[in-house]
Amino acid sequence: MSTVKPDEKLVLQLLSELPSIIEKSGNYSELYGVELSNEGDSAKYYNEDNVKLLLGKLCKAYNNDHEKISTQLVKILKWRSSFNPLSCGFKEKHNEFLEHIGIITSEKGQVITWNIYGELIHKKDEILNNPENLTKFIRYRVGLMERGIQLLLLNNGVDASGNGTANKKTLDDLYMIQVHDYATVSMFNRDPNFKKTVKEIIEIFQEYYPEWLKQKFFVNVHWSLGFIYNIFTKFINSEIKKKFVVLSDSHKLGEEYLGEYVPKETYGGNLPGSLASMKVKEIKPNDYILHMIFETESELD
Ligand code: HEM
Repeated sequence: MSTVKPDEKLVLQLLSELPSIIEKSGNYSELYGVELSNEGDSAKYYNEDNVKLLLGKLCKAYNNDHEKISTQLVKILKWRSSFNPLSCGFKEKHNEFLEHIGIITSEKGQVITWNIYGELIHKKDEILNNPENLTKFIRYRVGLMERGIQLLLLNNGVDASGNGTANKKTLDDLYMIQVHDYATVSMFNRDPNFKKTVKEIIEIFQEYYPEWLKQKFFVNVHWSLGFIYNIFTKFINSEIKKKFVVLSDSHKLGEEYLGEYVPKETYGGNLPGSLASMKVKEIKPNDYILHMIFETESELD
């Protein structure tokens, strides 16, 4: 989590430059389920406080570097326009098994996305060694990220439809935690397609989701698999790497780090019940997202 404070003047400057940034992106004005433009068809969903909040996040992410922020924002919008991540999160149906290993919890307002990747080993041939399913896997993973972000925004009073209780939101609350559970992984899948897939997801998160991650835990990592950590972190910048914690014993997650947010069972926290029982069952998309995925034409339809 960056300690950089967003420069308020820069936020206002970026706000006034948004029309030209949106134009450069090919006229795409949706960012994380928030409308950036107060003109055109979707203007009724525009809420300046929410837009300023996201611009502040970008200022933190890129050290208040004006040039970098505008270039990245154009890149992010272009990517969102072609990839359609809102559809991944709220429209597409994903493989049921993947839905079962991707869990979102939200205790005391702290959103955690859990990826029980150890279980994927049991679906090796179907998911990890099948190029067609790997593309679907990326869309599933991006969908989980989008749902986590929406829950985080809603938890903090950011209703992108413009009806939100703006007083609750603060930038420091808009961070998620991610957990990868690698229980039962004793040998890494060496399929080159799968490695490419992981690399692609890592790049997507690094490029298009800056400053959403508070910490990332890798638990149940057998000592013999430490080399994989080195392989995957080669592509990752040092600021993000500082947020990573590797634990061989999953109970340490609750005992030493996240006690108030995680279950006692398996993860050593203070909460009763299992992880599955804590799962947030449904994350409702806001009206603007519904409008974007069902009423506007997307490249995927
Ligand atoms: C069954 C074996 C494994 C599977 C299926 C798997 C899956 C994945 C996937 C899909 C990602 C993309 C990022 C994300 O989803 O959040 C990822 C990232 C990563 N994995 Fe694994 N992984 C495995 C084993 C391991 C092991 C044993 C380690 C050792 C600690 C490891 C460390 C990492 C790291 C450091 C990243 C980068 C995280 C990021 O950029 O957010 N993985 N893994």
